[in-house]
Amino acid sequence: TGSSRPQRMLKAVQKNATKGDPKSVISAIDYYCRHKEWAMNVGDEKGLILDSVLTEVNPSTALELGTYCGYSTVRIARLLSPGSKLITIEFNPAFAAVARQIIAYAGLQDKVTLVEGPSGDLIPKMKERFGIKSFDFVFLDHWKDRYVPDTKLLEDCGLLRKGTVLLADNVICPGAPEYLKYVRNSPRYESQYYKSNLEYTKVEDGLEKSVFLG
Ligand SMILES: O=C(NCCO)c1cc(-c2ccc(F)cc2)cc(O)c1O
Ligand SMILES: [Mg+2]
Repeated sequence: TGSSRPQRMLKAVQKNATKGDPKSVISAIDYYCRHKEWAMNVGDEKGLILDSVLTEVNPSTALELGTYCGYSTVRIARLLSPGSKLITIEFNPAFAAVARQIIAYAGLQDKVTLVEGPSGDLIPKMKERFGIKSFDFVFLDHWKDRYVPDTKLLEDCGLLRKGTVLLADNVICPGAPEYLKYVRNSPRYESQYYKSNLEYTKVEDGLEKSVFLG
């Protein structure tokens, strides 16, 4: 049978990017997805917002929910200070297999731990498996109906601390209405909406930044 969209994206990276150069990997994916074949990466427009929030937080430990092909994983890991770590969780093995190769092509494998499996099962194991005390930054970009249960799980597992920043993709498209209600109505979060567009399109989408108040 033929190749998959993630496999074609990986080929585009291997053909057009420079090994060990994260910026060229990001550009190669954005070019491919804008001009050849759309894919659900956070993209270049929302990616600039992700970069700015990340630079502001400068996390020592970061968590990504929803790796897909590793585009945002590379965007985040390239900006981490030496010694800082990113853990990224992906449920889909085919996505994870491509992501590992794209992260390695960017030369960022030493900063990233990709864990395959359901986030709901893996989050409670973070402390014991990876010696995580708490996360400084969490990027939510997985199944939109998992944003609320997994946020509650992170709270209950003591993985958030006063000041932890949550940044959620797709709060408008495909949408995460329950999540917006949850963080905007909770006294335990201070939230802010960053209006943007769905990756590689003119459709509205945005990122919601929520600071955990403890
Ligand atoms: O489902 C998503 N992510 C989790 C998958 O592992 C996702 C979907 C879309 C999207 C898809 C189809 C459409 F028509 C519009 C948006 C966009 C995204 O940024 C996403 O993260
Ligand atoms: Mg997304």
